[in-house]
Amino acid sequence: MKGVEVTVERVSRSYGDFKALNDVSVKINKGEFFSLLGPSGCGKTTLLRIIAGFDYPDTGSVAFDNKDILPLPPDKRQSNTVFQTYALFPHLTVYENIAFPLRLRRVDKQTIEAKVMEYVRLVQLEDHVYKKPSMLSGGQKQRVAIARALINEPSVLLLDEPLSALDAKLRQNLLVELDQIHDKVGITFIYVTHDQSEALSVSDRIAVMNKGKVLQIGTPYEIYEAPATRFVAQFIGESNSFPCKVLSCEPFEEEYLIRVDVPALQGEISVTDSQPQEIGANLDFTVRPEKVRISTNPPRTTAKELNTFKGVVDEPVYSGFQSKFYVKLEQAPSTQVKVFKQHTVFLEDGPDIEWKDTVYVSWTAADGYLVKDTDR
Ligand SMILES: Nc1ncnc2c1ncn2[C@@H]1O[C@H](COP(=O)(O)OP(=O)(O)OP(=O)(O)O)[C@@H](O)[C@H]1O
Repeated sequence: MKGVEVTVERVSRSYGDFKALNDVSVKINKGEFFSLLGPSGCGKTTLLRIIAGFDYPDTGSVAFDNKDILPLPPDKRQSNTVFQTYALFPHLTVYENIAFPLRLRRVDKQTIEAKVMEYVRLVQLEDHVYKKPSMLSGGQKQRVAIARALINEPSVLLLDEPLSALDAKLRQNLLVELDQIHDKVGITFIYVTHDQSEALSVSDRIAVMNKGKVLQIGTPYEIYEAPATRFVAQFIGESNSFPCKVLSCEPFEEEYLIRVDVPALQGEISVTDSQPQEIGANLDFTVRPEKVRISTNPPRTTAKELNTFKGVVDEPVYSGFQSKFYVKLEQAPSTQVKVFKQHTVFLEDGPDIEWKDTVYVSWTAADGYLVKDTDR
């Protein structure tokens, strides 16, 4: 495996009284595609700049393969950065832009030519080699920047929101290409983004950040299916989240079946969890909208692992491949439960559900989860 292991330990960085990074620790594996994900201002770029050597932490350490890199200037760190704003030389061609780092190192002409063409092929710019940046699309410019950042064969590529200046469709295409480039070069990628769908689709692992802290590190599946805190549950994907209080907790099929009181639902529900929960604990209950079933007839089973609420469709929203329904509950009219229904499944399920229909929303105890409300 190429690349290096990047270890960030207990890093803090303040600007005046403001803590941009607060005791951040992250270990990024060799060759991993690792994303720093969080809302604007959470400290992602500050952390990337510290790894790159453009900024310095007040406390803490950063190591590549266990070697302290903080004393080293950016150009001695085996890392290279791709910025949001391509930062190309406008007067140079694609070829000359990509060749630039090699010319700085006085590499011989023949080697330069072979390497530039290798990287031109990697980013699929064969037809644009002699164009100037002003003749390229945004996506093509960013590919030049990626090739230029890779040509010196760094061990870590740092990407600071590289796709954010592009339109949605192009972003998606370039993201797939970036993933393929990562597979081919095999080095460590650290990717900063505020876009959760980007991070979920390409990362080996993700660190979710908020207010200068890392809240959770995990695979996309872990982050989505088992968010550690209320913030993570709400920031990644969409969710129905309500504060709740634990009423009982009993062993159930190698897990625990937990009854909780949910004031917003004016009722009690069941949740299964691999961890026991303390009676009386105040937690947050979350269920993803795609895990909630919606039907005009009551569900056939009344098992206590199934949570069912009667309500009225307050707002159906058609969005192409799926519909969203906001269901106002009969027993708690100020609460809406959000439901996503894919149309392929929906059509098999029977008649269309429309505005003002009386419906039943239900989910199993295994579909919901409890999180500690540590963000509030
Ligand atoms: N040089 C600086 N001086 C003062 N405050 C700064 C400086 N650099 C960053 N900050 C502040 O630190 C916080 C974190 O900034 P950072 O750029 O790391 O956030 P981010 O998560 O990358 O956000 P964005 O997605 O908007 O770039 C922000 O509130 C920002 O205003």
